[in-house]
Amino acid sequence: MALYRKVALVTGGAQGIGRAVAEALLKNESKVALVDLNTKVGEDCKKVLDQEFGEGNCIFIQCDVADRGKLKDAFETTVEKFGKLDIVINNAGINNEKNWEKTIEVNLTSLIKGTYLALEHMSKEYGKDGGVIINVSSMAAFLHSPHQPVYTATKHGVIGFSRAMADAAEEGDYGVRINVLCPAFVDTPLLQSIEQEDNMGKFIKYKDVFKEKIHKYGVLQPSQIAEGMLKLITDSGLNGAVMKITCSKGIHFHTYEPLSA
Ligand SMILES: NC(=O)C1=CN([C@@H]2O[C@H](COP(=O)(O)OP(=O)(O)OC[C@H]3O[C@@H](n4cnc5c(N)ncnc54)[C@H](O)[C@@H]3O)[C@@H](O)[C@H]2O)C=CC1
Ligand SMILES: CCCCC/C=C\C=C\C(=O)C/C=C\C/C=C\CCCC(=O)O
Repeated sequence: MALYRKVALVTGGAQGIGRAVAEALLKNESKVALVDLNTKVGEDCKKVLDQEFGEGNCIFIQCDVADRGKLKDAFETTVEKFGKLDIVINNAGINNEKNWEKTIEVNLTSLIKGTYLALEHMSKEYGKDGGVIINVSSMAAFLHSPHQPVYTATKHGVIGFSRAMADAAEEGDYGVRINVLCPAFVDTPLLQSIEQEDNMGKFIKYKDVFKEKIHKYGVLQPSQIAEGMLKLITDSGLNGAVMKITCSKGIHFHTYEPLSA
């Protein structure tokens, strides 16, 4: 898929990985809807992106992805503004082991809602022209992090759901590809959550263990994640792909053994 004049919706698009992805899409002349909970950060982000890429290419929509009605409206507003939808990045995510129900709601339930809404706007099943969905997981899905059980569970769930839906899309001829991105540690405000008792709950006592892990594995820049994201979007041969990005190996793919009979 070429990015020129494509329309993308990015949840959690106002900062961190989502913002870097939005920038990369705008650089490639796509139109972008930044869908984010945080009004101040979202408006500031739009202002900067307008200065860099010109007004009219990017909109900010304040929305809690956990609010089904607001998320539905965000999709509709994007299509009303830009006329269509081609790319959906379900990226919004939190790290909260204390309010772990919220973590499941934002990281997994809302991503599932975002995927179904994306299909309503892009799938041939609904008479639309096709597109691509990228769901953001984490390298946490491949580790057994004893200090982050619910975050880890949601990121495992993202992979399972997305690969099953990728198969459904292929079998049902939706014209939509669904891929997964799994970054290791990235230099964004989310990383600071490991210092907060409000986020970590009883696991806060392991914050030094986390810091050692971060030191051991290194920290990626959001622009490196955006580079991987663009490959997942543009490579039309990729469906059900699980891309990993780490400091040691860079951009690479998880391989799955074929099931034996
Ligand atoms: N930073 C890291 O080390 C890694 C992050 N990830 C994943 O990447 C994704 C993005 O993370 P970062 O950019 O690091 O986080 P971040 O905290 O820097 O940015 C997340 C954005 O999502 C927004 N957001 C949070 N809850 C929301 C909600 N309910 N509705 C709408 N927007 C909401 C925030 O306002 C923020 O703008 C997340 O899914 C995260 O789990 C994956 C691997 C590593
Ligand atoms: C593990 C504590 C993280 C706390 C939450 C904040 C940020 C989230 C980060 C992630 O999602 C990434 C989590 C784990 C992966 C880290 C490194 C794996 C690298 C493996 C390798 O390089 O081979």
